[in-house]
Amino acid sequence: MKEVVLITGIGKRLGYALACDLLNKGFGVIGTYRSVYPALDKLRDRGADLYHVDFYQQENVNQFISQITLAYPSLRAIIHNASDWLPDASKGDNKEHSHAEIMHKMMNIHVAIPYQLNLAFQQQLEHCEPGPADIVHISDYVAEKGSKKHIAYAASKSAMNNLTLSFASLLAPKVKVNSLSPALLKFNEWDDEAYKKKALAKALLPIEAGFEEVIDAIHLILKSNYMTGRNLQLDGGRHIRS
Ligand SMILES: NC(=O)C1=CN([C@@H]2O[C@H](COP(=O)(O)OP(=O)(O)OC[C@H]3O[C@@H](n4cnc5c(N)ncnc54)[C@H](OP(=O)(O)O)[C@@H]3O)[C@@H](O)[C@H]2O)C=CC1
Ligand SMILES: Nc1nc2c(c(=O)[nH]1)N=C([C@H](O)[C@@H](O)CO)CN2
Repeated sequence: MKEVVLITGIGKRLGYALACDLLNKGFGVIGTYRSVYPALDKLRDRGADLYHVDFYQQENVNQFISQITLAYPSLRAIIHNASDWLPDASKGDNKEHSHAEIMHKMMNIHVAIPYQLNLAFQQQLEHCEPGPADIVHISDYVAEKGSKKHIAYAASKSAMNNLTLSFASLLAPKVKVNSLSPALLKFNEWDDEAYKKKALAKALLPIEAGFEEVIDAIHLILKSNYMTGRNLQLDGGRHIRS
């Protein structure tokens, strides 16, 4: 019987890379996606079970919970990867979202969704044999430092790290719960050279870590039988540098 891992936000970048890695290593993969990407068909062809879920639509979330509850009696792990990285619209800017909307979205995707899925799938995680199962919250270095340009995002990632403490206590010993807090993994295609230079200079190790850094850390957590309630900071020494 394959060990099944649920990954949120599987359509691109880290979520997609992690899904490919776990499939390569013989895991079963359940994934949620919001936007449709051609790469999703590659995951389906390899047996991934994909669900179209916009976590900002509660009815989507409720339906997803019902579907997984019916289809999966046990889960090896849940990886909370889905994330929106919205800047705080400053005064006068052409605001796509109000400040209230930005904070609501950030708290929704990084806190309310992991909270709901962890409680909804608690039994499936506890039924994992031989156990223990895992929950991994993918957070961010700025959760401990703050961010003047992503205030709501950083606050929500800090709250996500608090979920790790509460769920580690609630679910032990059948389920381990940990956070991963990367700093710079991968730029986006819209990042210009000036931004990249400034971002790289913030860490003692001035590199894009790459998604493998997180994937390797997830396997370390899955293999551990003694780490729970902790936050692995994958930040290139940024906590010293800046
Ligand atoms: N990249 C980096 O350098 C760093 C990343 N991190 C964290 O690592 C994780 C992965 O990062 P990365 O791959 O760059 O993230 P991306 O922003 O590139 O991808 C996030 C994924 O989450 C999905 N998502 C966002 N909002 C929703 C929603 N409302 N409903 C459903 N799905 C949603 C996106 O879907 P869609 O494609 O539709 O937008 C996308 O697939 C994130 O948690 C991020 O905060 C932390 C530090 C650095
Ligand atoms: N959901 C996301 N969160 C974050 C991203 C991202 O692309 N999506 N990127 C970062 C990096 O620190 C950024 O500087 C590199 O573009 C942080 N969080």
